[in-house]
Amino acid sequence: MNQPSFQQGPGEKAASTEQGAGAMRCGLIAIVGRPNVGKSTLLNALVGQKISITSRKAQTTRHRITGIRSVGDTQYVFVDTPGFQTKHLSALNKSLNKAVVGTVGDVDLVLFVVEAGNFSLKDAQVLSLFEGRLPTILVANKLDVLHRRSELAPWLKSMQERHDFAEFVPISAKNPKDVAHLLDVCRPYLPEQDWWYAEDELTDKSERFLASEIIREKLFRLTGDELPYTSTVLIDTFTEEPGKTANRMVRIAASIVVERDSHKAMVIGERGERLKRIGTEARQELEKLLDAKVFIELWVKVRSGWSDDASRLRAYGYE
Ligand SMILES: Nc1nc2c(ncn2[C@@H]2O[C@H](COP(=O)(O)OP(=O)(O)OP(=O)(O)O)[C@@H](O)[C@H]2O)c(=O)[nH]1
Repeated sequence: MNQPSFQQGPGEKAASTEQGAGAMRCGLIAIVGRPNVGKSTLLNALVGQKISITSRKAQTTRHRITGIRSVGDTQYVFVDTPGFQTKHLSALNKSLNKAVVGTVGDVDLVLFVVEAGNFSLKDAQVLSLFEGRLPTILVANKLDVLHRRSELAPWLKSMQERHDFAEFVPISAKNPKDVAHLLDVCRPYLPEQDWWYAEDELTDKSERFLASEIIREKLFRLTGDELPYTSTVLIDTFTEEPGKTANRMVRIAASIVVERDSHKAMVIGERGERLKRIGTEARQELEKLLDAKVFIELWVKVRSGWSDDASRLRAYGYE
């Protein structure tokens, strides 16, 4: 195994055996890691800001957001996974874990994201899911908040001993140069083949799904760590109405499903302030994303114990 470096392995090989100039590359990349290491931030940065959803293909697997980035001759198709859950093993968590394994199984490359200088038991648990099966790049994120830079090299070395990583890429997902570098490092791992998507496509998720993910993201961000991960968002109706002007108009009714009355109160907040903010922030983001005027109606429902009930899970769209 080589010394940890920013560029090694297939990166070098591809440079020296470069034939077939002009060949297109396209492949699937899974972004994997324990909660809060920066996977979503990284995905957004990798995919870039230009949002245009041109495909309305329905997707059945709830946990596969694919962001697409096309640069030069290469199309990177990213698969995000839900935060890998290790706290409780309820039926829901088992199903989520299965989704992680399912996602990782059919990709060309895994980006295993950790916090630079940090490797906990939870990171190890995630890593053990795809041990040795696929080329895996260690993305040591949040480099900007690493206090002692001198400890990075010994830490990378210890990571190298832990797993046969294909590359080691210390980055800050918030630094565009680092993100561009990571794309370059990923490129040689993607097979030479035609692109699957049009150049301007960023995601093949249905808009309905995106709406639920965005509301969910606001829900968890605005409730902090207080709200259990078992809470979910269901889109009750998603209707497009003919607008009076040329603009699209989308009306969304969604239910936030929580397990307890106390969680419901937490989501609603004092005088409904928090729920209002979740709705407002989700609406603003969706208006940009869908290029439409958006109306959102949010309800909070209590479904006690739903995350442990396998048949209910199926009804909610989990496997
Ligand atoms: N300083 C710094 N903060 C970062 C960086 N990347 C992500 N963060 C922050 O880390 C927090 C978690 O980031 P997320 O992208 O939500 O993490 P995640 O891995 O998707 O989390 P889950 O959805 O819980 O699995 C957020 O507050 C981000 O702003 C980074 O490079 N530097």
